[in-house]
Amino acid sequence: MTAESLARSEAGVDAMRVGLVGYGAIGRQVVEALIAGRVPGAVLAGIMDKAGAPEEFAVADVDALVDTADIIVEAAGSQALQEIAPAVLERGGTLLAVSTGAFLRPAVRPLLDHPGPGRIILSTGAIAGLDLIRAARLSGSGVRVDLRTTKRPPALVQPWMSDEQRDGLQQARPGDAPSVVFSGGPEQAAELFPANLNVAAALALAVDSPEAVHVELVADPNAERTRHEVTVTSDLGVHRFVLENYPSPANPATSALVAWAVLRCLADLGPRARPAFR
Ligand SMILES: NC(=O)C1=CN([C@@H]2O[C@H](COP(=O)(O)OP(=O)(O)OC[C@H]3O[C@@H](n4cnc5c(N)ncnc54)[C@H](O)[C@@H]3O)[C@@H](O)[C@H]2O)C=CC1
Ligand SMILES: O=C([O-])CC(=O)C(=O)O
Repeated sequence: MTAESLARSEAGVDAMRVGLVGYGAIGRQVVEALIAGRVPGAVLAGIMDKAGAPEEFAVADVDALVDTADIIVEAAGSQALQEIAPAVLERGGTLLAVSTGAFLRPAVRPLLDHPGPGRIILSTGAIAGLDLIRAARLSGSGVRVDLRTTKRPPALVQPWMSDEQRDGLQQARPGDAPSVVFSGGPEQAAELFPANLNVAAALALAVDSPEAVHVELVADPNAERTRHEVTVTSDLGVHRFVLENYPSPANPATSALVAWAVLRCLADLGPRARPAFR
């Protein structure tokens, strides 16, 4: 009996089989929780990671993963999402995506309206309040969203930065002043900081208008937590959410909350789902 079929028989014949793309900080947390039975009725079916995955779960390509799983979790980055999403949709799979920034790329955004047979679900990731933003958008009032994200400087280093910029972020020490490293729209934010500002893309997709979202990214050497301050202004009110997330111990750029947002979504979709807030 394989590890998957054993887990499946323990979880019940109707168990939801979860395939994973990306066995990094988020992926490992998801795997650990699935194996520990933290999502009733869900089992791990396979893992695809270009850097390798545990032998008993390793799957070579996305086609094989869609064939063995009821839902595919993408936790591998925007480029990986862009590569796998068309195949998942065309083969009738369900894709739960965390790298929401990819959907602001002109080549990827149309996949949100793909006729199927597959479908895409966007993870709420590291933030909250997307339900409220969508309600405000539906009300027809002009919605404006301001995001101010603060992270520890080394988590913000990017390959395109100059040596001076990179050294400045890597060598910042507690007591040094915070600095704004980006101010602008969510599309540019997602391109320049692909593993840092998926939250900006999530806000832009919730409000369905990148122009209505302004993003500021702050490097703060004194930050103990990743902070996302979201201000939503509409005819329904002024709503502020402040999230102070502990970073994942495995990746300081990623909040520990993200894996649990994925697992919560799997629980909502699984065979043992109970009435959920929607
Ligand atoms: N929506 C949200 O709020 C958030 C989204 N994210 C997204 O999640 C992604 C993953 O985050 P972490 O787990 O912290 O990153 P990580 O760097 O720890 O792990 C990524 C894993 O994906 C694998 N990978 C990369 N390209 C691949 C490909 N083409 N095919 C298969 N595997 C591939 C890597 O080998 C690595 O093991 C980030 O790149 C970011 O886009 C991260 C944080 C918050
Ligand atoms: O994990 C977080 O707090 C946010 C993040 O990296 C992203 O939005 O890409």
